Amino acid sequence: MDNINDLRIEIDRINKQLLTLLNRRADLTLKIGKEKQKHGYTVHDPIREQHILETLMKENKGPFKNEDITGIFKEIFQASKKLQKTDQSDELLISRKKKQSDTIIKIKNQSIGGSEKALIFGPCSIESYEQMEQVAKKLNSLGIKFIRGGAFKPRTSPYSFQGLGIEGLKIMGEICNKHDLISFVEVMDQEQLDIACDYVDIVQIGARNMQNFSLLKKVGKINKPVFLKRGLSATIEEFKMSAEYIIANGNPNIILCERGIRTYEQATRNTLDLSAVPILKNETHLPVIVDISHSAGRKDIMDSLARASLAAGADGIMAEIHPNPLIALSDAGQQLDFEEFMTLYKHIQHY
Ligand SMILES: O=C(O)C(=O)C[C@]1(C(=O)O)C=C[C@@H](O)C=C1
Repeated sequence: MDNINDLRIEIDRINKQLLTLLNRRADLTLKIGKEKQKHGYTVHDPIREQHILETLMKENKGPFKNEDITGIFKEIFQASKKLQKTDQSDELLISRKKKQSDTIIKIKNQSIGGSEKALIFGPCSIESYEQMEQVAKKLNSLGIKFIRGGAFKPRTSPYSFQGLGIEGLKIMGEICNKHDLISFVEVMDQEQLDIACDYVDIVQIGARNMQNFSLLKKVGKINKPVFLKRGLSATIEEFKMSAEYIIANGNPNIILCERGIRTYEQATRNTLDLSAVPILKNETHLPVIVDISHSAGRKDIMDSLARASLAAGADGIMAEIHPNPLIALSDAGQQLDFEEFMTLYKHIQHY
């Protein structure tokens, strides 16, 4: 037993040395990571890893077999890359590490991202002045300041209603002026963006355009807040990178929107990724809103999703409402009528 104890003491000593060496190595990989970021190189460098492994295998005199040494070093590479990625992520302009305080979007005496939860309601598509007037009156009666509505609709089928276009923007502009509301409208390209800026308060980049990098660069240069929706199959990392495109081009007024992601689940239109909410709140300083209509694609669970989103730390909720969903020109099945809307509103109003 004495012998074992002596050997263990020697192992403990070596462990300490290994620990020091591993962390010295990690410090060097962090420095390499910073250089890579500066030059736009990717973290993973398989050729370098292969070179290291081949050198070690030539040098290896055992008793560890080459495959064991390779396994150990592959773990070290993994840990190094994780460290480099986290460090690079912390350097992003959207990162909470870069700016600790919450970004609060201030617009027309209202704010998004502060202590108040932002409630954003409106139809899927702007269909007529009368329709928008009815929605605006309803919102006004409840003191809700944010209204949504699509003028350019990214429909799956080219034969589906594509939105009223400029006519829709004009209606939204007039309605907001008359009822003192703040509008959210999606644009899909540069041309629409140029026109929309004359009528719209907050420009939305939809899920399908989350990685339209030239459009992201363009909205990075406008003087209006941008509402960025998470792409259908985008990871949280990719979502953050898209926001980084906007802020890096000069526009810090970004609102992130979780709207569900595509999974194998068929019970909902998309799977609401609620964990994205606290992750985005922790890792970025930007406000986070949850779109409960597009994630669920069904009305019966919207109250629960709204409350769950706010409980998870969301800065607000977006949902689709319509004075008469039965005759809606798009997404008829997921828009709430005013009665259903009131039920939802009562559930979340005091959050
Ligand atoms: O040499 C690099 O490029 C590094 O980033 C360091 C390192 C390593 O840990 O040795 C890490 C990741 C790369 O895939 C290759 C090697």
